[in-house]
Parts: sequence; C-alpha cells; structure tokens
Amino acid sequence: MKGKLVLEDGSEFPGNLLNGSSELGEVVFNTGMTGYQETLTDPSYCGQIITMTYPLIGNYGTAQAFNQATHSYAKGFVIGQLCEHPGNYQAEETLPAYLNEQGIPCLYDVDTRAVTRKIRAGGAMKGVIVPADTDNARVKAILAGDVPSNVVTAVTTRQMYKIPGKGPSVVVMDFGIKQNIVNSLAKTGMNLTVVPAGTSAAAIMEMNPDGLFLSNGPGDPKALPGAIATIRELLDYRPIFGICLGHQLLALAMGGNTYKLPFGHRGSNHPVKDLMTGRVTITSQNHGYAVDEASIQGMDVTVTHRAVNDGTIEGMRHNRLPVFSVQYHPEAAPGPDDNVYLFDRFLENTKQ
Ligand SMILES: NC(=O)CC[C@H](N)C(=O)O
Repeated sequence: MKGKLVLEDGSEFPGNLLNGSSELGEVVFNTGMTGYQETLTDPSYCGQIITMTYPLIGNYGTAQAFNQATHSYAKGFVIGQLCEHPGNYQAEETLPAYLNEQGIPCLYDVDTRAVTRKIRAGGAMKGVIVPADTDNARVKAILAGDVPSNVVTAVTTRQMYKIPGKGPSVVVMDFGIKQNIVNSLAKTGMNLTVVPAGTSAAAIMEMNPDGLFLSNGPGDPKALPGAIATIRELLDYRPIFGICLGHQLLALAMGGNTYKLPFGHRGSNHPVKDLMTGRVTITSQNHGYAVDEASIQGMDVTVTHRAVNDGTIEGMRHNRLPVFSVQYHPEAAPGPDDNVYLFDRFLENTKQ
C-alpha cells in the first residue's frame, strides 16, 4: 500500500506503508548505521516517529536478546530500503515480521535524507504516517493535535522489582529504563531495587540504599516536577548516577535549567569529549533536550563531558558530593561500549 509521512509544516514524503496509519508523533532522526531494534524498543522514543538516516534497515534481522523493553513505544518508523532477507546467524525474525508483530506503522522506500534535512533545518516537528489517499482535511486535523510532554507514566514500571546482587544496594528510579542499563548495573554485582517514577524520597530512604540511580526516559524533563522534587530531597543523601533523562532531572533538581535542542542527538556515532582526560569517545545518544550551561554556572558543579559536534553538555559532576551524570548512553545498546566504565565508577562511589 502507498503511504506518506506528513509533517506539521505541510511537507510530504511518499513511501510504501506497512501496518497502516500512525498516530501523531514527534518526528526525529537517528544516525546509527545499525541498532534499529534497540532504537525501536528504547522507551525514550515513546511517542516519536523515528527516521533512520542509514539507507538499508533490517539486513541482520531481529532477535529477542536485543529488545530494550518488552515492546516498542514508538509511534512509527520511517526508513529507506526495508530488507526482507536478513543474513546474520543471530537473526530470529525478519524486520518486517517484527514490525508486524509489534504493530509498528512503517513507511519504507522513503527519501529519508530529505526528511532529515527538513528536520535539521526546520527543527523537530510533529508528523503522521497515513495512506497516500488520506483526505487532506483529516491529516490537518491530526497534525493540529498536541504531542504530550509527559509520557513517563506510560513507560515506568507499575510495580517495584528486585534484581538481587551481592554488592551495594541501589535504588533505580525507572523513568522508562532501557534493559541494557538494568543489565549493566546488574553486571557490577549491585543489589538492585527498581522503583516506579513516582516513588517518594521518604519511601526511597526507608529502603536505606547505598546509592541512587536515575534512568533514561521519554519526554521533557520539566514535565516531571514530582521527580525533580524527589531527587532534590535526595541530593546529599547517597551517591547518585544519572543517565540521559536522569542527568537532566538531576540538573533541574540542583537548580539548573534544561532546554529543547533544535533537532536532538540520536544515533550510536556521536563523538563526546571527556574534559577531564581530553579523550574523545564515540557514544550512543538519544536526546532532544539538554542542560543549559548558563543555568549551572556558579553552582557547585563541573561540566565533565561535551558533545564534539555542537559543544553542548554531555556530562557533569558535583564538586563535593559523589553525584555525577551523563547525557549520552554508556550502556550503548546500540553502540560502542567505550564508556561502560562509568557503571564501575558508580559502584566505587556506593562502596564509600
Ligand atoms: N534517552 C533519554 O533519556 C532522553 C531524555 C529526554 N527525553 C530527551 O529527549 O532529551
């Protein structure tokens, strides 16, 4: 079936449609050459329509082990060539079969470079995937809707759960945590208690953990005033490590500010400079917001990492407290594992 992606500025991108129309979503682009399955299942993409800039998607199929959540929360997938005949020993299913099973609307055979250039020039936009013959007035009505800014309630765990370990005990605040962050924390031997996003500071202190971890998650960090207040109460309580949304919430809790980037950083090939060592590593990223540099000036905080492409903040640490965070994804999945050492740094902090 023929379909199209329509953006809120009226631009249209034709393609072939799998699994019907999407709902309204924020259209974002991901520059990774691989990692489509992890991207589709990363809960931080909740509510978004993902365009992959790499032209061939699906060539190594899909496998259960790569899922970052039990299912995808993305609204849609926009790609160039959709490969139906994967060649990889790990492949359990083809990508079209996987998309079908998950019910993810996919527009393929699209000029994704044109979509990306549009977003890069015009900034993040709302969009929708529809059959090619959809009535214009109907598309306009859909595009006039709002994309919700707080989607954490849709992705956080409903119930607290434990992943036992022999090491220090850590409370993990789940704002939409990726499976490989859970795995990377568990690999250090820490004794994990994963709690819903709405858990209060008092309830966390009652658990008397050795450390607090703040997860990644979808949406605007400022849409979570409850979580910000909770983290503020816990700032000088125990060592803290935050990743992505966790990093942004930490900055807000410390009195800083965040803002929306023009088109975000998404992909597994984003260079970041560690300002402490001068080394540049290639990182996995998925964020549309960033910490405002001016807002943390004069605070007891040091910027530790910077994005090489646009100079924005990619990491920070508190000057006196064992509290640090990164905007990028050290757990990779997808991407290089140059930065997994940060999980050990957190482990060391929790032992002290
Ligand atoms: N991966 C994340 O945690 C994303 C954080 C936030 N939702 C952003 O887009 O900036």
